[in-house]
Amino acid sequence: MLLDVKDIHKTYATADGPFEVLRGIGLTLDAGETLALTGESGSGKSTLLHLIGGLDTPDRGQIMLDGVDIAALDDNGRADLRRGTVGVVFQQFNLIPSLKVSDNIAFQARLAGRYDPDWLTVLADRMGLTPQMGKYPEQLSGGQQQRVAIARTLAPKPRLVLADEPTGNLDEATASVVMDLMLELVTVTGAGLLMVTHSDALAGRMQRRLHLRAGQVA
Ligand SMILES: Nc1ncnc2c1ncn2[C@@H]1O[C@H](COP(=O)(O)OP(=O)(O)OP(=O)(O)O)[C@@H](O)[C@H]1O
Repeated sequence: MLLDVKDIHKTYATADGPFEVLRGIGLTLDAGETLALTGESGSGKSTLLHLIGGLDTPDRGQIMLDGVDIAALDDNGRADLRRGTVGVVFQQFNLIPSLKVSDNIAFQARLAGRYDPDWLTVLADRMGLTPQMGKYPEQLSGGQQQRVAIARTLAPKPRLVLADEPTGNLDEATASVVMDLMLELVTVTGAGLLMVTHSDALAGRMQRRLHLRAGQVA
């Protein structure tokens, strides 16, 4: 099993006192599997994704990735995880304006020591970005920038791809194309995909669906 999440609890300190966002969440994901994470705004989806991506730590519970408990890793261990094993796609593209598209796509793979020019060529081709490789991010449309961001995430061939509304600000047709590519590339690399979405149509394209309600699996 690629990912095994057990009994995750997370409480935030707020002005009104402690607020328990996640109240005993569990989920599993195999390599090559796709899982949609749905739920109302505020139900804790992004919080859960952050914890699984090692961007924050749970108060209680276990997050096993390839048999390693990431909740027990120190900061360095979590940084290693973020560099190579787990790829995260956010709504904001966070492309580097001074780098060409090709170097943006290669950026994380180089950092992770997993730069593979042949794979980058395949990615660019499948994402329809080959003609854009020599351009800068500001010269691209929103949908093209989104595809660059996804290609960048997939470039190091992460074992697990976490995506938070990756197509949230794209029109339906572009979102569908981007989704096709992402699902195809995840299949090609054998990665697991966990994706937060508000869209029933997109959730329906994933193999399984997990619905959160007020910090618990509904
Ligand atoms: N750092 C924080 N400090 C305090 N409260 C927080 C913090 N981050 C999130 N929250 C609260 O935790 C709850 C869950 O937030 P989260 O972003 O995980 O929800 P979500 O399901 O992803 O929502 P959305 O669909 O709107 O993105 C919300 O009520 C939010 O206000």
